[in-house]
Amino acid sequence: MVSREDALRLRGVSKNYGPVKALAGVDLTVRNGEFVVLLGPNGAGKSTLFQILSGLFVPDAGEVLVGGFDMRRDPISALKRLGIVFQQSTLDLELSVYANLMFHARLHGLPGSVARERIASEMERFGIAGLARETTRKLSGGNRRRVELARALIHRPSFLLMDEATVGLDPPSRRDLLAHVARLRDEGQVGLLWSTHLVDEASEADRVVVLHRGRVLFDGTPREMTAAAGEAEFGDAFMAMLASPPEAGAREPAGVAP
Ligand SMILES: Nc1ncnc2c1ncn2[C@@H]1O[C@H](COP(=O)(O)OP(=O)(O)OP(=O)(O)O)[C@@H](O)[C@H]1O
Repeated sequence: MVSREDALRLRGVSKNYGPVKALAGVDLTVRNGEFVVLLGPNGAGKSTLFQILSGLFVPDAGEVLVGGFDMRRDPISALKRLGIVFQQSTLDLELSVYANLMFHARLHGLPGSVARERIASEMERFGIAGLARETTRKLSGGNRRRVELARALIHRPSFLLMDEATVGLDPPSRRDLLAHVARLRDEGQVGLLWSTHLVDEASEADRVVVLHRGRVLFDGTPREMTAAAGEAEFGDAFMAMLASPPEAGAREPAGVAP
């Protein structure tokens, strides 16, 4: 049964580094079963946002709820509901695939029988069951990403954050990873936020959020974004939006309930 709870809800999130406004009142919602792509050029504030989402930074203002739990008031419950695939691989390359997954399951306090059952089902889901005993170093980049995705889901998060997860992958592996993520979305158990600067990766998304200089410039479907920018192609719409960003408040976020 799909929960009606938002997987992620940000309201008015701000963060300054001295005089630099890295995030200036960011509102963002990802619902269960929703695949949202976050697009932003360098310096947009994505790293700052992800450090806040992963509990490394506390925002100067605003509210962050993961699976309905407030990151400030109840960080343990919020972080339990968070899965992350980092831009840089964090697998232990000397361990087997199975040992990497079991380590994560143990960190989350899963009992052995539950851990074994979940590891088996996640490896099956991502087509890596035959690699369980393989040393992780021997895996291709695409298979390492599948292991990381499996690992991020073992503790059954309600929100999955994927930070530039296709960096370093060849085009077939990128497509494969995106297809897995689209299937996860279709299963409706988790809300996904996929950060990228590659506009073609937004085509499968339910919504696109454009972050620029710490502000959300656009929030809506890829089709709505193309139409709003008056362009024929999505990539051109993104470039046009960055070239002449709308004034704060001038553009109503589309496709999102207040
Ligand atoms: N520790 C810091 N001290 C001062 N300014 C910072 C610091 N970290 C980030 N900034 C500034 O805050 C803004 C947002 O940076 P952030 O790294 O979050 O953006 P980003 O979208 O992740 O960019 P990139 O893709 O280049 O990493 C930028 O103007 C950046 O220069």
